[in-house]
Amino acid sequence: MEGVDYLAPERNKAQFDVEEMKIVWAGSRNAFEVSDRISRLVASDPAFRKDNRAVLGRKELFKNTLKKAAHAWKRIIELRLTEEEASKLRFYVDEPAFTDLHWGMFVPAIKGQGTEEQQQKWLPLAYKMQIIGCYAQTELGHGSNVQGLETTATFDPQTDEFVIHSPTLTSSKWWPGGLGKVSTHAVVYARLITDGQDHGVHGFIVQLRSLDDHLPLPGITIGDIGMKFGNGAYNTMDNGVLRFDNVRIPRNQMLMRLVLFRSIMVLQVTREGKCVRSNVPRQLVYGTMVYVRQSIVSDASCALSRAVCIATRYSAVRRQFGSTNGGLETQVIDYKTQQARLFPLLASAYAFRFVGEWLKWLYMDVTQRLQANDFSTLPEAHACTAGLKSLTTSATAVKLTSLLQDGIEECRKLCGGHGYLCSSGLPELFAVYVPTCTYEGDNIVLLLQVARHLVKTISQLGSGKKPVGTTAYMGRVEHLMQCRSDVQKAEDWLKPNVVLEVFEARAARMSVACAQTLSKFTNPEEGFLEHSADLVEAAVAHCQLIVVSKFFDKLQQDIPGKGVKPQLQILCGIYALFLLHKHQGDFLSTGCITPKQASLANDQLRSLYSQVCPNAIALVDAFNYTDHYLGSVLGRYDGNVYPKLYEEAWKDPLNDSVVPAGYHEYVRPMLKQQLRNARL
Ligand SMILES: Cc1cc2nc3c(=O)[nH]c(=O)nc-3n(C[C@H](O)[C@H](O)[C@H](O)COP(=O)(O)OP(=O)(O)OC[C@H]3O[C@@H](n4cnc5c(N)ncnc54)[C@H](O)[C@@H]3O)c2cc1C
Repeated sequence: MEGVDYLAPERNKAQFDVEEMKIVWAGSRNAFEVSDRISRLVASDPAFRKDNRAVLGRKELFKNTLKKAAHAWKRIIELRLTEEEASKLRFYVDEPAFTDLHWGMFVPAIKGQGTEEQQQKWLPLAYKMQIIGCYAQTELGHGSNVQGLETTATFDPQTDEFVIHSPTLTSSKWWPGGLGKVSTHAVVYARLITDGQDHGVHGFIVQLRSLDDHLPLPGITIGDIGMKFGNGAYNTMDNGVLRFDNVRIPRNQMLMRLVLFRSIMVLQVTREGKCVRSNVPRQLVYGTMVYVRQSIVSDASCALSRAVCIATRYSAVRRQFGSTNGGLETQVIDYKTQQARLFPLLASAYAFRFVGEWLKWLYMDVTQRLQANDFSTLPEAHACTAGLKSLTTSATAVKLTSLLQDGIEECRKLCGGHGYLCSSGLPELFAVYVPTCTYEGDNIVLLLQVARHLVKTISQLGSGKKPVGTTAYMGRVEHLMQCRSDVQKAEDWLKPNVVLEVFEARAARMSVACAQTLSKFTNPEEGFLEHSADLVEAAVAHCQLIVVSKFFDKLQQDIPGKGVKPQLQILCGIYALFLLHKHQGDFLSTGCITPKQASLANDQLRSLYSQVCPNAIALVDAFNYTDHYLGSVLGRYDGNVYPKLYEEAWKDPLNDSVVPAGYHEYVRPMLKQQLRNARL
């Protein structure tokens, strides 16, 4: 029945003010209002329909994406949306598209790495979308190892130009989003060669296609790399392949303010072809990285909260077993096993939201320090964002190691068989989200960078160098190496200082153990390679500590609204104690806690699950997602799942005819034992 709220009884159980929680989730009242207004705008516009994506063929799907992107741009101009509103609109359109790379990578690359003149020339064109750009770094042969890129940019002093060339098949650019069919320009990363000397990888603005007829410019071979994982999903994006055959660009199209962030040199090329060191400190490059990665962490909380919202609502609708005397069966949300799988994910969504919020602050802090020529916190900020990107995307998408959750997939399983239907929204969400673990730095490669930073921090402790930021706890390493938790009853695990100390002790002990092992090697690099699996575990422990401590920090703030803070305290407890329970091997083997204390933590965790259960629906309502954005029959706000699932099935193109195409050629001859005569 339309208009009936089947989840109303669940909503009525809430012990807190949902409207106030919506504001906490959004970050501020203003952020909530913008987000709410724009999400409704998108949901009410039929041009942004997305429920048919999974059944569209690639060409149709892609054309549809182009249409939506054009419509979105039209609305942004007509409504004179601010940058914040425009970016929200693209977010709620919820379809990977070339515009993501244009706004998310091309524009920031020019802003961050271009000189004043380059910015003045290119940014106005990009802001008006008179040119469309992408970010062409990865090649067929190299991704993670940026220093291994093969594309060359050779300076020709005669003509004052760079010659961009792809010398081998493996040097073909491969993967850049928006490149395959749409972008007119790219920031291309290539080895800078002057006077026969290789100066490492640098960025260049290269025009790829004619602005008149969209044909590739001479010397450029360009196309799409083909279908990717899942139906619909990331196939709306034209990830591309690109080869250069001696393509010439003016010297002033080398991005000369900063080099690529993972490169080490900062150079400018003069008219005479001389390479000079730029006066811009090379640490500045970390600033861009902090920016991009903090937005990925925010996206992780969005993707996870979306899956959790679907699984929670459906778990309250779904009933299995337990009926007595013909009464109602048990809601699956009431099963303790369902709670032990679902509620840690709910808590993780909130935890990632708050750590993402903190990362926004960190980016501002880094930017301000850079302006004051203070680079002291940059390496730590860089390691911290790399680790959090890895931790949050893995927990949301896939099991990185046996250590991390795989949130969206777990939510699919929490929805039983129906979760596997495209109409649940979960398969596509998973397929779209899963590459986040690879792009912007492979998650394992990033965790190894974090581990390197941790080992370095420990090795510098003796020299009196004070660890800063999220590694500050290492300054108390002597205490952390020998402290013992004094938990005696389950409720002791609710005390923030008790929880924080065991997380700090675990992280410190694992890092110190790694550092001690490495110090036994005459060649530390050899030791690093040999023990990289343990190093990754130490990095995970450190990153989990950051998330837990930022959740506690959030609770220190003034949070208005009836019952809001107590709910967040419950969620914070679930997040921390779930990790403690899951990784109890670490906590026990490092001697941070006793088996009895581990068991008490588990008792407390079970009690917290019971406390959060009546509030679960309201806690996912606080995400304030429209049904359009959720794109899930199982996660509908009104809980009217079964009639809608039934309706959806009939919309499948296979049900357009009662007798399927192919029946007469293939099925009937089989049934009639006439296959031998059939024309197959
Ligand atoms: C959907 C999608 C969109 C993308 N968009 C863009 C884009 O717009 N622009 C662009 O330039 N690129 C893009 N990429 C490419 C992406 O950035 C790279 O795929 C990524 O950096 C990983 O590099 P790789 O593919 O070389 O993986 P590899 O490095 O080859 O990884 C293969 C395996 O080796 C492991 N490994 C690698 N090095 C180490 C090491 N040192 N120690 C231990 N293990 C290691 C990895 O963990 C992984 O398991 C995109 C990729 C995807 C999937």
